[in-house]
Amino acid sequence: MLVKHSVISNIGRLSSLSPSSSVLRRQQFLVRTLCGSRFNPLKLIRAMSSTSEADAESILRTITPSLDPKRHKGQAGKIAVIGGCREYTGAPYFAAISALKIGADLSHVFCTKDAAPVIKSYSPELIVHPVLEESYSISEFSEEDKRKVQDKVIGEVDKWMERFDCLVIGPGLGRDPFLLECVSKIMLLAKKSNVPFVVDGDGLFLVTNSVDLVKSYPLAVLTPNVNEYKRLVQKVLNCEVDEQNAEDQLRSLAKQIGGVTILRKGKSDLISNGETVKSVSIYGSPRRCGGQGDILSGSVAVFLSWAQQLKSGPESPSENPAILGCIAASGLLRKAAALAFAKHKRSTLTSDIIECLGESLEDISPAS
Ligand SMILES: NC(=O)C1=CN([C@@H]2O[C@H](COP(=O)(O)OP(=O)(O)OC[C@H]3O[C@@H](n4cnc5c(N)ncnc54)[C@H](OP(=O)(O)O)[C@@H]3O)[C@@H](O)[C@H]2O)[C@@H](O)CC1
Ligand SMILES: Nc1ncnc2c1ncn2[C@@H]1O[C@H](COP(=O)(O)OP(=O)(O)OP(=O)(O)O)[C@@H](O)[C@H]1O
Ligand SMILES: [Mg+2]
Repeated sequence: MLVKHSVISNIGRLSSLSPSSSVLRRQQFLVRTLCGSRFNPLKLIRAMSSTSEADAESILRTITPSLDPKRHKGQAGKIAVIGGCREYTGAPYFAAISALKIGADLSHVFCTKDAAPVIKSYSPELIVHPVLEESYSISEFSEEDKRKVQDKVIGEVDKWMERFDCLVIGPGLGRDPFLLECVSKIMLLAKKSNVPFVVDGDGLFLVTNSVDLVKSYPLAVLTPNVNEYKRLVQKVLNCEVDEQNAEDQLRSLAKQIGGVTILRKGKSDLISNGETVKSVSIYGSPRRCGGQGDILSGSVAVFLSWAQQLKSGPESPSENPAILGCIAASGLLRKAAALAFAKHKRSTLTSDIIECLGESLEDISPAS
């Protein structure tokens, strides 16, 4: 019994190492020798590594601020989404409205001129800035005039930048080269002002092709889906996604990008900043309708801001605010998705999940 306990505790330590290491092979040999051939050390290692499952509900309770009458508008969060173009108007709306539904005070959207009236028509709650430009609208311009347009776009965002607690860059942004060049300048501005940002959707397309834009910025969070993650791994680690060593690979990827936080979306959401790896596997919904990732990116922005506020107070949590924000957002989205699915089954849509965000958070952290 004692021997088995010591073997298990060694495997616990080993589960944070690369399973291909010679130390691990030696340890597997030891386990087989001590515990018999039917004992499967790899199964045990997997079970041990599941201890990285985060307690999302308790984190949600810790970082959600109380509704204090002494607080004024803006103190619960001012979020801005950079996204929305001719093709995609739903994604920036989902991200921005989710931020409000969770409890942020103000939610802005910076999108192209075509997308703005559409997004405004979805909701009067959002503050929509029609400032981004795509190549087609300036195709006749000289290089100098194009530069002027770019300066104007950057100026429009810059005058707001310091007021934001967090940006969400990418939902429904599209892949127009002129627009993406402007957005890369917006990222530089955010870094200069120390404003955290969540990069999602087409923002990840941009970042994958220019990793330096986020490298070593500790306030950057990347939220890749399956395709976006594959592209990041190929570009940064120069290899394919390895499902057998998912946690180690995610840790390496985050480390290689200088300690940014990555939330890898999937059956379980995996979160790492190159040091720790946490998972959130609360049962969500079997519906995979588009837009759920947009809810997540808007939610990460709010929870990250709240965790950041807590960090400057007396009850500062030891864990990094970006990691806490990702865990909280993932846990809440999954709970809301489960609730929406219970009500709507096969016809569950992203807007149904958004309607369940408030009830799900209330269940975990009641307003009064
Ligand atoms: N209601 C809405 O408004 C919603 C809008 N959404 C918004 O949609 C955008 C794309 O996000 P997504 O999640 O569809 O991207 P993803 O899974 O990587 O790609 C799937 C496949 O499509 C392809 N592909 C994509 N874009 C392409 C392009 N411009 N041109 C050519 N190919 C392109 C891609 O090909 P690949 O990149 O692998 O070459 C892959 O095969 C993003 O802005 C998101 O926020 C969503 O949030 C959902 C709700
Ligand atoms: N197979 C799955 N089982 C359960 N939940 C999942 C699964 N895949 C994704 N999710 C959940 O759905 C959320 C959105 O992830 P998804 O991979 O759909 O993002 P996305 O493709 O970026 O979405 P979007 O359509 O908004 O762009 C994640 O937080 C995750 O919790
Ligand atoms: Mg997405």
